[in-house]
Amino acid sequence: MTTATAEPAIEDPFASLNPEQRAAVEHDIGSQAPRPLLVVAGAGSGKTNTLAHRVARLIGAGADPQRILLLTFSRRAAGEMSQRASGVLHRLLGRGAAARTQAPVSLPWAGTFHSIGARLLREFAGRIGLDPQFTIHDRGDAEDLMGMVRHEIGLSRTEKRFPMKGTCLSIYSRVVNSRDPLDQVLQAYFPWCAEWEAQLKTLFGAYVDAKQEQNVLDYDDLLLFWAEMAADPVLGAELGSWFDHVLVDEYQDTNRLQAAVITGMKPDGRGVMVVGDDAQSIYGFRGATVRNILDFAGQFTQPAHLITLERNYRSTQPILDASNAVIGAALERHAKTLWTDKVSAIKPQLVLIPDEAEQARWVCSRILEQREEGVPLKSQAVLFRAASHSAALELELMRRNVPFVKFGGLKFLEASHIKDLLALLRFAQNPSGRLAGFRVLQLIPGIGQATATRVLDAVGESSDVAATLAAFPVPARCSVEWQAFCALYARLRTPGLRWPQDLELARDWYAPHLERLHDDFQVRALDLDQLVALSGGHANRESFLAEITLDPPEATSDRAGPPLLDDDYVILSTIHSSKGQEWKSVHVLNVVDGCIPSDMATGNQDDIEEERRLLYVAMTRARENLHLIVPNRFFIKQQSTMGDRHVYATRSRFVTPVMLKHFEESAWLSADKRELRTPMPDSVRMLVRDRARNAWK
Ligand SMILES: Nc1ncnc2c1ncn2[C@@H]1O[C@H](COP(=O)(O)OP(=O)(O)OP(=O)(O)O)[C@@H](O)[C@H]1O
Repeated sequence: MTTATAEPAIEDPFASLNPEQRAAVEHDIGSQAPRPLLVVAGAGSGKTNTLAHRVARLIGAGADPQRILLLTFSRRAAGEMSQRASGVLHRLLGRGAAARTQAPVSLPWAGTFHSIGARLLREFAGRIGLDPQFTIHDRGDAEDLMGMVRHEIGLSRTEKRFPMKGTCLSIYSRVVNSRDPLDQVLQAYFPWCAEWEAQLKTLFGAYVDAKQEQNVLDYDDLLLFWAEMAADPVLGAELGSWFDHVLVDEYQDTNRLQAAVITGMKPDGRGVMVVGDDAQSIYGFRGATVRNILDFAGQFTQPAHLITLERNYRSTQPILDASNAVIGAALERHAKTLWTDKVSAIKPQLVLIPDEAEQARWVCSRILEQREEGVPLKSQAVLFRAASHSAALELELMRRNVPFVKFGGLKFLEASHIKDLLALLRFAQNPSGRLAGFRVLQLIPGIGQATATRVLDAVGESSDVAATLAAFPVPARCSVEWQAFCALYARLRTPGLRWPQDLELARDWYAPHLERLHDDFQVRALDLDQLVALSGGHANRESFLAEITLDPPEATSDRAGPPLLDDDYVILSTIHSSKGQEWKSVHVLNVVDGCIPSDMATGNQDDIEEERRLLYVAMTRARENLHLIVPNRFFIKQQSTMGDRHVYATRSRFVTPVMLKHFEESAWLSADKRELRTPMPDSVRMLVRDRARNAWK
């Protein structure tokens, strides 16, 4: 490394790291065969920061960025990691002041497991019998295809109701990702479906056939095929030889298949580093297993080195005390106790409030008060267990004109107009994809399921799809629309079309349909604009379709659009989507039994433990102020015959009486009038508890 004389003095970007972080960053630097490394660390202990420094250190020591595989949980995390590593690297190279203006280091192999898997599969497609033009089904598409197959093989007409398509896909996915046999998965997680084991096997076989015929892969296939390649002695070794370093963030949320990908590519663990926190493992419901962390040390042909980070840099000591108490009651975990030197006299608040409407008003008022005290809206977040829990608060924020952005709610790709447009592009990309074709064809007025099926059958047998479509005898009443569609389709299939022209053509064709189908077409048109804006970042249609399916934008514009015009807005987020982030002030809604733990998740002990970790994740997002809100009356949406109703709620079981000393409790009868705040005498507390219990008798 050389420094020109005119450049500022080299600053040591690693000076701020603590000894354990530094040990992780320096681990086997300069060695030809770096041993596998596991960094286990508590919330806010700088895992992600350490990983970014490690990447910079490796590159600074001569590693080729093209040969670094960096696997993160989301695309956003991959981008942030590249940014952070660049900053460190520029400082390392003595360009401290200019670091912010320097282009980030390009890490071409930084991304999610799924997106990297998709890229590798396209590279290797020819050798593993895949057509490289494959399209990727998101969860919704996969569910629909499962539904179609379920219907085709007669399972939708069974006398006793066969599991719904969504359940079938969940079972299938769990089997694939956990690598456990079907009967075990059924017994453990779907006991009410166990009687259908034989039929499910048939269904899953037919589903796999359908995917193959239509040249589509679902999310699980991206991992499954990658793991299969990695397990092959020849392909696995070849894949492994592409990368000198394999770094994985958030390892606690990986599943067995993902672990198999790593061990297949790097059986001796050379150059492998993973970071994670077993206490933050919150994706068990998707088949992630905390065993990956617990078993990491013995997974390779040489033992892994372990470094533990316990110093927390994020939260004040009272917030940590409360969080440690909550996670301390967990049944099984890596023993570690977080500490910090951030003293504070402010304990986390436990706020009792009459109902959800008051909760919304109260939170909104506190957010505004804090803003008056100088805390920008962006430094404040409201977290909740399920996306629907923020409905009352969203209304209140709108009423008071407080801008917000919501993460983890209705996903962009779930909106029907986005699905329509993407289906059109997918059908142009891969005419064998029946699901996309089925959706698009029915956009044309006069074409229903029967005609669409016949068209797709004809397409399936044709070598010139555009010509087949043009010649297809559709009912006379739709011939004008049909011709317009065929002309569009032919253009979309024309070689040499310059992306994103395809998307613009598709949008123009779709515009009148959007207007015909939706009253709020103007709002929805904004989403389509957003889609066009996103398209610019991609080289071609294929990469756009793959990426958008794998890592969709978080929110639709009717929610996220207007607030984004403001430069300050509150963050509303599900706890799952808050992973890896931090805010100065955090409000957690509905800290009551039935929400945390969710009443959907009280089936078995593992589920309950995962809910406990969720609360821990939520609490450890806060830097200075943490509020857990406990509404006394809570509205639940029932699937049962009782219908939706209000219930009396009790404080979440994860905040036990012995933990109350870590909180400051307060009760509010009304959100707005400060004088109505009461310090809550014990007698009242007893009353409230009794009432809550009686409601369940
Ligand atoms: N050595 C350090 N000195 C000062 N601040 C640090 C240090 N290491 C990390 N931090 C800060 O601590 C905070 C948490 O870091 P980071 O996000 O990397 O933690 P994490 O372990 O990935 O957290 P979590 O798992 O809870 O999401 C960040 O604000 C980061 O800048």
